[in-house]
Amino acid sequence: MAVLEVHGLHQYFEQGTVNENHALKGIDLSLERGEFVAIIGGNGAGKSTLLNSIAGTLPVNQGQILIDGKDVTYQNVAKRAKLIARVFQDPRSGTASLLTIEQNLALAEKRGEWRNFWASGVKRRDRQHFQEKLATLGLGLEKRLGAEMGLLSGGQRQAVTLLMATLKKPALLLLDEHTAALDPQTSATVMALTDQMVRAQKITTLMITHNMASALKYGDRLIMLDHGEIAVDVRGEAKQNLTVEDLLTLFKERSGQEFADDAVLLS
Ligand SMILES: Nc1ncnc2c1ncn2[C@@H]1O[C@H](COP(=O)(O)OP(=O)(O)OP(=O)(O)O)[C@@H](O)[C@H]1O
Repeated sequence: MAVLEVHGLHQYFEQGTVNENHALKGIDLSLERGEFVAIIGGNGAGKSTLLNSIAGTLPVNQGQILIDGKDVTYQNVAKRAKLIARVFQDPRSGTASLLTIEQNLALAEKRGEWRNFWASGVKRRDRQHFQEKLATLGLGLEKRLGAEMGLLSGGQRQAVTLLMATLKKPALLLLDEHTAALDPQTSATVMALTDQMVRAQKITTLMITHNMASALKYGDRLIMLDHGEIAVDVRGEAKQNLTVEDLLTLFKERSGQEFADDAVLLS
């Protein structure tokens, strides 16, 4: 059974006005269990709109979204949080700055059932588990459990955010340009960590990226969005052997135009 199914998804902004924008034009998308999919596309292609629709932060105009076979189209964000974990571009948005690393991890472990956190606090057993998990990041953070999150660098924070997102395995992981705010070297480190975590736990993942190199290097499937439609969808061996030139040729064949977003091409 597919983990994520999107059927005929349309999204309009300012519908019925002169500024009407048909941002998603009947997207059909299905993700198998454990599939790691990179989504790329130029400015305004509809990447964020698609992710926001799946996460539930944007009400659906038309279409249907199913997660693990369950219709979540009209379910609110909080309800979906039991199934979906999301990592944003801004390293500050995934963690609580004034809490320590271990407190943040303890909160993540209770995703979807946070109510008893302050009553139970962080237990010794949890502490050891967190240390083991943090050690897998290779950043030495296992020795800094009591450090305030706000004191960490952007890359360290994003690595902890990823750990938090995957501590309790989500049905679906949404990565929203999660390395875009980091310097190139840190971004590469966090991307490699992402790949390691997603593969180790076989987490079904949808990753938006502006970086063509990352989209080619990571994931088992690559989807290119164009003006609210899926222009390219490659997987398996075809994806593994894909080059930038191949991708641009495919894009031109399918969309009838050259891909002209320099920010994507040069990244
Ligand atoms: N809240 C909104 N109100 C009006 N129009 C919007 C809104 N959000 C997005 N849009 C429009 O919808 C279209 C798709 O935008 P979206 O942000 O999904 O694209 P994107 O592929 O994520 O682009 P980028 O890479 O620039 O973030 C664009 O034309 C955008 O201007």
